Amino acid sequence: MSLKAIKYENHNLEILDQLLLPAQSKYINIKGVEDGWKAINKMQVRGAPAIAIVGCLSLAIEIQNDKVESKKDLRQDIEGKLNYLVSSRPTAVNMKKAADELIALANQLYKDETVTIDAMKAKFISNVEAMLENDIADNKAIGENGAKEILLKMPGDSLVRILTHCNTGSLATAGYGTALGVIRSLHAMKRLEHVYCTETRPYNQGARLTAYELVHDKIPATLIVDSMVGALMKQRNISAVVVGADRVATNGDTANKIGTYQIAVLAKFHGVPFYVAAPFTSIDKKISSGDHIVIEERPDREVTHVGEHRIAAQGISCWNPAFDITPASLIAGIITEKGVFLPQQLKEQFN
Ligand SMILES: CSC[C@H]1O[C@H](OP(=O)(O)O)[C@H](O)[C@@H]1O
Repeated sequence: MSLKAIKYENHNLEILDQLLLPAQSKYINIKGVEDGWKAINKMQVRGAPAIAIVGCLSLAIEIQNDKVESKKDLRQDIEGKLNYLVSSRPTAVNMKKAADELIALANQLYKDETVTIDAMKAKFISNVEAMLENDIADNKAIGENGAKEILLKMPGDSLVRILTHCNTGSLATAGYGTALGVIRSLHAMKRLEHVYCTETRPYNQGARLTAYELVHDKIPATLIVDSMVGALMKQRNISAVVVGADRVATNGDTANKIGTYQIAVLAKFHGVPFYVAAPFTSIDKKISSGDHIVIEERPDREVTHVGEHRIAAQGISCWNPAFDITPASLIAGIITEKGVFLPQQLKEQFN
């Protein structure tokens, strides 16, 4: 059975509480927008696509049970609550893009006099529910496109060794994953020799989530500490690095989990191709470079503690940016559901 970060059936939404993994696998009920906002902000659910899907589904549930009388009130409710959900975490673009598209849909349905309030509700909810299957389809295509791209550069039927960072699998999406989707596809093609995943301090997405997914799928993998990336590239003949993205600018600059930038610099030094795997829902056509991406800063406690255990001296100050920006110049290709693009080719996809 594949891992599911999100369970949605008959207008009932549950998420796997990722703060408890891998020790405890517990689903919690999301009853509406406030629950959704809190679960995203606390990182009980995380990952750019998963954030957007859970946020929008949390609103769909409310609308399903809404007693609102007029289309005007419904439209207003939709816009206000989507904008509130966008405030849960600032860096990933997916929630913002989904909100903009759904607000445009609500405006269009509101203005169409042939659409009743019940029809408006039903249309809105079905568009949100479609996000689940659309994301899985995107990820399967990303996996296929990315695996083929990496194998293009490999002689004969040789096997590949991949390094990945953070968690970009079924626990960051509706299923299969982006960078981890590429790894799953390479494994399915029997061309994957080994995966190395970084622990990804301080939230430990790699140690707690990616390792969990790789063990679950019986994919040969080794967990490394973030500071081992340079030594790994020097000693282990890494074929490629594949990471996810939270927001890609049209010039290819990419915001991703903190630590991605230094991995890209090391990859350039060691001649290892560095790929970003992301659906078009993670590409922000409104920004021209990474300079315009807001980087979320998270609480000190995520650095000073592991769970309830304090590991840093009381009184030390911390800096805890959750993301960094990898410049397009360090990226060999951006792997999407529509194909693999050089960073400089991305902009023309939006003309
Ligand atoms: C498939 S998006 C995964 C992306 O999201 C992660 O960030 P967070 O765990 O803080 O939501 C990380 O940047 C991953 O690359």
